[in-house]
Amino acid sequence: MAEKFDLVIIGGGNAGYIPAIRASQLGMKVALIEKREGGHLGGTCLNVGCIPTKALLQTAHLLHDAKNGEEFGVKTGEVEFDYPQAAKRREQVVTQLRRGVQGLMKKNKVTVYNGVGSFVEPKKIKVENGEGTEELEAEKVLISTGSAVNTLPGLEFDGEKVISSDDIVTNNESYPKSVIILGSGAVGVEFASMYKDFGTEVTIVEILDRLVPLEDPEISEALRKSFEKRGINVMTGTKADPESLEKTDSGVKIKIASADSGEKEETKGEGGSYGGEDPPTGDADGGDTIEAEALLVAVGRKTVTEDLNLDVTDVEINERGIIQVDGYGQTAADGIYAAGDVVGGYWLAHEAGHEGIIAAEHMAGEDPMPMDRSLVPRVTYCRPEIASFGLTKAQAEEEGYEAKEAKFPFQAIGKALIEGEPNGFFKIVTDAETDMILGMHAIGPKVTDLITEGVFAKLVEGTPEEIAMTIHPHPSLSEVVGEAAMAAEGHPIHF
Ligand SMILES: Cc1cc2nc3c(=O)[nH]c(=O)nc-3n(C[C@H](O)[C@H](O)[C@H](O)COP(=O)(O)OP(=O)(O)OC[C@H]3O[C@@H](n4cnc5c(N)ncnc54)[C@H](O)[C@@H]3O)c2cc1C
Ligand SMILES: NC(=O)c1ccc[n+]([C@@H]2O[C@H](COP(=O)([O-])OP(=O)(O)OC[C@H]3O[C@@H](n4cnc5c(N)ncnc54)[C@H](O)[C@@H]3O)[C@@H](O)[C@H]2O)c1
Repeated sequence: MAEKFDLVIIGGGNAGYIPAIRASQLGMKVALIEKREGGHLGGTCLNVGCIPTKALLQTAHLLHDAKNGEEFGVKTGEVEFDYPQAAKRREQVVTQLRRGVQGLMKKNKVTVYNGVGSFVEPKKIKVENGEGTEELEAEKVLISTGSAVNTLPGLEFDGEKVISSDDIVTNNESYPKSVIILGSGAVGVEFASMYKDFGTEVTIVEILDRLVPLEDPEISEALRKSFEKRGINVMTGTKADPESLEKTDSGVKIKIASADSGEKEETKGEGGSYGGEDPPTGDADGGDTIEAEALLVAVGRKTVTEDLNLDVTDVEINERGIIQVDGYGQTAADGIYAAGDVVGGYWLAHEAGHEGIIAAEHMAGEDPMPMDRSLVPRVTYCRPEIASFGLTKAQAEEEGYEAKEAKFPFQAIGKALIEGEPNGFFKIVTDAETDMILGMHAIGPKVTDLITEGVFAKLVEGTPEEIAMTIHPHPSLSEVVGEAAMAAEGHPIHF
């Protein structure tokens, strides 16, 4: 007999385990199915994404600080980098958090199944693993099967010379001494920053005309300046020709050319920050050849839906593999919801968890606020960090707003000087007519933390005037938010 649940969730990442907790809090009997080897919950983020990446970036940060301590009066002698130890610590952090999530499932009485989940019927789910098959009956189903690494035809991952983010965060032995990074989205620039601090020679090849092309153009420019100052070789408006890839004894060689030359052709990329739009690519006719020990392909990810047997349901999925949902995560099939990377958007962990909570509350009969992507903070942990939400001035104008923007530099913030990171800025975009906040865009120290104040202000329909009235502690980096708000009101104090 199939065991009955109020909710069966397929996929144990942020969009799965977080709503499992919320649904249980709301009195639902919940099953969570995860196929990852070892049954590890936490999905991409905990196992091969946010957490291991940031653990390695923390090592990179410390290494940079240790090498540059003299300016602060700290002499360390010759600084040595022990990569296997950094990898060990990365793994310890991941293991501890995995245990934490398992503990939370137990505490919230969520029944966890290790295996591949698929639909037998719209409300009947099969779990298959090496030991056999079980069937579960569900009142409601949440699909949260997430995304996986993706590449271009001709650049198949081999784990050594042509690598993905998964390969980097699971390598316990070594790292390349030179690397070509294809793509300058979050994955590309975070690993570029990390590798540079590790002492690797880094070349970024980005097909569009600027780094982090989805951010405010001034952020792209500030990042380019900073990266070039650090000795990272930045090649924007440049394409690499996958067909020209040559694996040599020491690594890879690939031909590059201006992105304007040659025929444009479609990539197989299914989303990433493009949310379904195709980034352009093409052959590099003529052009130079560049070489390195490894080629990191960071051109976006693809959704994971292939095991689900969605054909027996009315769930609609677009040609990019994105499941179509409304603001509460409801698919076209009655009682079947979806959340996280699999429904598109910005493909971020906190967005995934939030969408999952909305879905859980909605199916439990609560009245949650529907998903509003203009309130999703986008955060990139390269050095300098980048954070933003909502619209840029140009995007706001395209949407018909009479937009204005105000900017305040970290250079005039005492704490930024104290921390030795005086570059970057915090920008606020507002509607000139109503003073409504439309977006914020920042590059500089700890902006991934600072952005939350702006998101909260927008959530409660606050204005720059109210942020300016908020007393910010001194000296603190948060003063940049207060000053940017005063600048939006026309009266910054320290600049
Ligand atoms: C290198 C890297 C760094 C990142 N850093 C950040 C960051 O700093 N901040 C941030 O916000 N985001 C970051 N992200 C993005 C973030 O990891 C994802 O947005 C987030 O993991 C999405 O959560 P999800 O639950 O939708 O999907 P996933 O985390 O992909 O989880 C889906 C889970 O479903 C399982 N699954 C799939 N199919 C089945 C099936 N049929 N049966 C059972 N189980 C199944 C998978 O094994 C997986 O565990 C990063 C991503 C990468 C690759
Ligand atoms: N800190 C974070 O929040 C974080 C970190 C890592 C990943 N992520 C998420 O993971 C997802 C995947 O990230 P990503 O960086 O792989 O993808 P992305 O879609 O964000 O960026 C891909 C980049 O590759 C470029 N590109 C595409 N085809 C190319 C080609 N043929 N040659 C050269 N450049 C090419 C694109 O123009 C784009 O700039 C993102 O949606 C992101 O939100 C988030």
